[in-house]
Amino acid sequence: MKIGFLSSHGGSTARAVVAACAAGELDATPALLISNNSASAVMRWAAEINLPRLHLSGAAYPDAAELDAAILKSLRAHQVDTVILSGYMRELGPLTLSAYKERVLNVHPSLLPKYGGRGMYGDLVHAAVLAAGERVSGATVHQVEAGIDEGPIVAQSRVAVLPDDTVASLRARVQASEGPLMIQALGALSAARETPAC
Ligand SMILES: Nc1nc2c(c(=O)[nH]1)N[C@@H](CN(C=O)c1ccc(C(=O)N[C@@H](CCC(=O)O)C(=O)O)cc1)CN2
Ligand SMILES: NCC(=O)N[C@@H]1O[C@H](COP(=O)([O-])[O-])[C@@H](O)[C@H]1O
Repeated sequence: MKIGFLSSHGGSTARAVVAACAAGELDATPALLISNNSASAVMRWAAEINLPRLHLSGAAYPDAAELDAAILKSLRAHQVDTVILSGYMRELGPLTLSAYKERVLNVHPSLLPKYGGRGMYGDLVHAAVLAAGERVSGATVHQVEAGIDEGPIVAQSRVAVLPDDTVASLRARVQASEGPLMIQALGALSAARETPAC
């Protein structure tokens, strides 16, 4: 399994997956990072660990179809067979989605289908969960399809929402579950690929 990451900011899930690969917990090879933010923490981290990285964004590709084609070309050039969205804040296009059908996973910081969709990302999700008085929240790993957060759910983690929670404390509790959840999902995906269909 050769993994390509797309990430816009810190890349917390990408970091957890790379650490699991290094520790032998996951039989996979990190192959490429693509970010739409050249000055992001995730790009600096990739440079520190010598992970091939590319800045691909609307700045260089104002046409969405051209950006989609550039992302696909880069993933293929690095022999990526599995794509992970790790806090990627842009819509992934149809070319890449069809070329990597059922091989693109995203982690979202809520129990989808609740608190998902366009406009629902990062702290906006946690603020909505707190405003609604939810007692339980969590994270969802799902296959990525055209509609934002509409792809089939692969795995979910559940965390308590505490009476004195703030956006920051809830974010920390949910984010701590995201990396392990993605590693678990990748492990299952890898095992499924090795198991010959009867
Ligand atoms: N084709 C798909 N692309 C992406 C999906 C998906 O399910 N299908 N998931 C997102 C990740 N995500 C939720 O998990 C998400 C990301 C971004 C947004 C959003 O509303 N973004 C804003 C812009 C935010 C910014 O610029 O910082 C917007 O598009 O207006 C919602 C959900 C990744 N791609
Ligand atoms: N819809 C996608 C989304 O909201 N992803 C969320 O953004 C955070 C980004 O943090 P990071 O860049 O430090 O990992 C992640 O924790 C993830 O839950």
